[in-house]
Amino acid sequence: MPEKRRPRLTPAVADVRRAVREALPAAGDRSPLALVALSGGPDSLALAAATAFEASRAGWRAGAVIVDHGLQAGSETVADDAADVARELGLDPVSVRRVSVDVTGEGPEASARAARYEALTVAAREAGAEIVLLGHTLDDQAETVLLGLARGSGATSLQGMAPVSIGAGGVNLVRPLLGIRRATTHQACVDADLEPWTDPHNTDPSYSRVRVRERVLPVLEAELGPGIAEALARTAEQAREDSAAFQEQIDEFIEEICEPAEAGIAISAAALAANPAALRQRVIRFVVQSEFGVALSRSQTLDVARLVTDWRGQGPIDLPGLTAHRESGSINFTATDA
Ligand SMILES: Nc1ncnc2c1ncn2[C@@H]1O[C@H](COP(=O)(O)OP(=O)(O)OP(=O)(O)O)[C@@H](O)[C@H]1O
Repeated sequence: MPEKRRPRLTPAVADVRRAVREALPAAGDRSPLALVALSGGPDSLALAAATAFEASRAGWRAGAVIVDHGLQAGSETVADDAADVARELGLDPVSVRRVSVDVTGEGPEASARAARYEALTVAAREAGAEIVLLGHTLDDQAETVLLGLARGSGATSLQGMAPVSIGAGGVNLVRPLLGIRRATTHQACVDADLEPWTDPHNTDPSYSRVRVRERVLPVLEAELGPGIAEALARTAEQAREDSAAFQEQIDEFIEEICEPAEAGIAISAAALAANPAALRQRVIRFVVQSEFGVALSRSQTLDVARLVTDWRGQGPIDLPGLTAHRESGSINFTATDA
């Protein structure tokens, strides 16, 4: 039986523990299972230590899952070492998932991420875990917002990462550390005598995220004053709140203006025309996403919106897996294989 570690209660350790405590919903008398997604790096290691401490107090059982992407020399040892530390922290069950990453057109980073989330949600389902805890910090959030801004990808990417999202199979992906600076997780590891693994990718300037972290954010801080990372993270939170309120209105509006049509759905063109462009576009995107599982690009959305705002008798618009066409006062979306 491995000996359990007992860290000193320093301010950094207390901050990380508080964040975990606030993120764990009341368990009642069910004793549900939470799994920490552990890379062995400082953020998820601090998270693992805090979760090991807080889970039982909140009535949760806590385990860990480590994904070995097999992409770097020695990744097997890194994963096994992280699993050993997780067991020493008292986490149980602890499993290592070895995955093979098929690099797709989106590049190695995105392919590794997709394989990782797949492995994490499968591990959670197999273990009967309700939630997977991820170690993204406030700094990760600030970088995500800046990267989204630079891509020009609009309000959705300004929201950054959600504190809670639903992964495949209904597993809750929870990010308790979005309000915690990376310096705090690093300090919490030092205070707890934990030696995190240093991912060489985290300093490789060929990654745009690393350049934002090491070159862009420091310049912004120097020129605009400290607190930039916090401001960016606050922007994300604000955008998320605004979007949730807007979405409630959209849901009600969609109930009123949509009706089932053959092999698809129809939206009243007059109702869309009577509303502002932003609402119109969001309804179109949302209906197509929820009905057909297709995420329309901005230009595809604008093409469809022109069936409302610039109607000149044009023909159907081909979209991935569906078509949009105007027919007797409605915009009809029809599955192409129907
Ligand atoms: N190989 C992995 N196995 C399990 N979970 C992982 C793995 N890699 C990343 N994660 C999870 O995703 C989170 C974000 O990972 P990412 O690599 O983007 O950030 P990071 O800031 O380097 O985190 P860390 O310091 O924990 O490595 C991690 O904190 C962890 O919870």
